[in-house]
Amino acid sequence: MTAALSQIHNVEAEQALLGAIFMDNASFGIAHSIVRPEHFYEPIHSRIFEMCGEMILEGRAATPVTLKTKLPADLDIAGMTPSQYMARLMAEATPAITLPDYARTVRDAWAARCVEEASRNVASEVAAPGANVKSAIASHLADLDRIRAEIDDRRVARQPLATCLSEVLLRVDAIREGRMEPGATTGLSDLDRMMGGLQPGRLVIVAGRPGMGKTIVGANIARATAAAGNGCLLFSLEMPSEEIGARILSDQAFRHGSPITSKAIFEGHLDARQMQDVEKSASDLAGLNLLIDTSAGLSVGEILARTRSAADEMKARGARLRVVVIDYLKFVRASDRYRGQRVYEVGEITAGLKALAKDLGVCVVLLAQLNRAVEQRADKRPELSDLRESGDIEADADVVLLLFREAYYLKDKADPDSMARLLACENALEIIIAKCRMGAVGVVETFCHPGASAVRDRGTGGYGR
Ligand SMILES: Nc1ncnc2c1ncn2[C@@H]1O[C@H](COP(=O)(O)OP(=O)(O)OP(=O)(O)O)[C@@H](O)[C@H]1O
Repeated sequence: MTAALSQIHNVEAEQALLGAIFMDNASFGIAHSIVRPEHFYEPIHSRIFEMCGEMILEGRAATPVTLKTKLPADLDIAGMTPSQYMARLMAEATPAITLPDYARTVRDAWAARCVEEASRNVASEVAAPGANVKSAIASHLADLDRIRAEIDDRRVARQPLATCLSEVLLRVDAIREGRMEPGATTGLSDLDRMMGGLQPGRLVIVAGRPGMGKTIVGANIARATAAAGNGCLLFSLEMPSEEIGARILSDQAFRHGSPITSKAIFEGHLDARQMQDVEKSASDLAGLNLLIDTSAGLSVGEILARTRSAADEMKARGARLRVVVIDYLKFVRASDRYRGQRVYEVGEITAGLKALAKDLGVCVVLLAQLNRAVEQRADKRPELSDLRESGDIEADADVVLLLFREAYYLKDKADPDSMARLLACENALEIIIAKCRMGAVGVVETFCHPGASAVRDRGTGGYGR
């Protein structure tokens, strides 16, 4: 991105930043974590910053004296030789304590120039005859998002072990004193205990065969975590809002012995008592910080932009976005980079969502479909290797949950043994924790009523009721 015509710049901040680096070469690392050579408006400043980096990396001092031989002696910089110009920068330098501010000023001016250029480009693109306005907007949003990502301060990745450990202890204190939650709840206490809840920065995959209950589990997590006070954003990329809304309502209204199906709600087949229950559930849900986005075919960049805006919207209301549920992987649009090469496309999507989780400090719950391999085995319980399309899903995920309902394979069988078995297990849903970076692998047995879209701890339901 270049911005040759732009007048947005702050040459004084560029000079002050370089002067501060000359004064104290040790501060270069801080400057470098914020600003890059191409962020400078003046080409000579960009070159001086680059040379400082090269010298310091070689373990040599970067000063006007050591750098002057690297620039043509007859170069004219505002009427001065390179040597005179750099000496002036150093003489007028201010304390290193203000260096991060100068660095951010330089970088933000660069970002403003980029925004200006991108906006100019999109304006002329949409004005052209036959323009594809929708695609121009999408690519403009992606451009803006890339610029925004650049101006997020890159975290210092290298630190002494002692600093790292003191951060761990601060976290322990905060959790013990109730100032920090260890992870947002999934609504299922056994699952929370085993995987430590929905931790910020994590990518959690919920995978299963078609119709196994991925949407049921995803919508349950969204409702339950929001009910516990966590901000949640649910991307329903496949299902329209009336349908996902009906599922969340039937889940909220669920009572053992008198479930109301999401189908009955969707089709309006409710008696007076059910209508009362549904209205009460709707009013209970109304105050939750749960946003539902039903746009189709979103890219990772668009999901990122919408998640940021949802986080800002919640922040303005005094809430914090903690969980993002995406239903489901197949409907996330990949870039054109690997067009048609699904393995790479999936890798790009899962890596992008993992980065989103880390950057925004949220837990991303991504629903995904399992391939048919599981159907060929005698034991139909899924395994990690059944994850469709790519090993990258497994590699990028912090947690992989695989869904298994035995009833799924029994419902079409007519022999007495299968029918008896179906009766015994019709509400059993196994959540197999197949991978868990910071917790235990194993199986969590839950109660599931697919018609009412409800999942509960097994202890609060019991099978077959
Ligand atoms: N009224 C109902 N009574 C009984 N079962 C129902 C009812 N409504 C839905 N179901 C069952 O619930 C399951 C739907 O679950 P869900 O939509 O969560 O599956 P999924 O894994 O997300 O599927 P897909 O991959 O096809 O989107 C299906 O097996 C369906 O048969």
